Amino acid sequence: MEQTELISLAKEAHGKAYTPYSKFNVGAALLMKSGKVYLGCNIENAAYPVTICAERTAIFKAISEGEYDFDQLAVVADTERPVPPCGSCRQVLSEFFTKETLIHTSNLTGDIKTITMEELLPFSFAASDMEKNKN
Ligand SMILES: O=c1ccn([C@H]2C[C@H](O)[C@@H](CO)O2)c(=O)[nH]1
Ligand SMILES: [Zn+2]
Repeated sequence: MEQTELISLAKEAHGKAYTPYSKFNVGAALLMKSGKVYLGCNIENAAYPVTICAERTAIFKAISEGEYDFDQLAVVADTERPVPPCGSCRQVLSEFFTKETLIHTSNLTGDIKTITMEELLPFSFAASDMEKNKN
């Protein structure tokens, strides 16, 4: 699948966002190695902090179906520059993606910035950092 096709799927998810508070829609499309695509949108809540981002909605959908073979992720929002995923999402994505996994960040005007997981979250905390504390 082309990255442009994955980005258009992320735009579809962008249209499904539940954002009565911020009115800021985000869409994500997560391509699996199998070719299957999981879509995600941000889902807000009257208790603001329990809001979930589009990126985490998509990856949690895949994981809850038992699927871990991630290929690429596209994220879209109506931003000036391609939308940068938030810190919480970066940490969650880094738990499951390899350092080489590609993330296509984009906006509605067609600007695209493709980066690797390692570029999105360098020097990230990982399970291996806890090894020294094991008994
Ligand atoms: O990468 C991002 C950044 C923000 N949001 C959502 C969370 C909230 O609903 C709104 C404003 O922060 O955008 C995402 O879904 N993904
Ligand atoms: Zn986020």
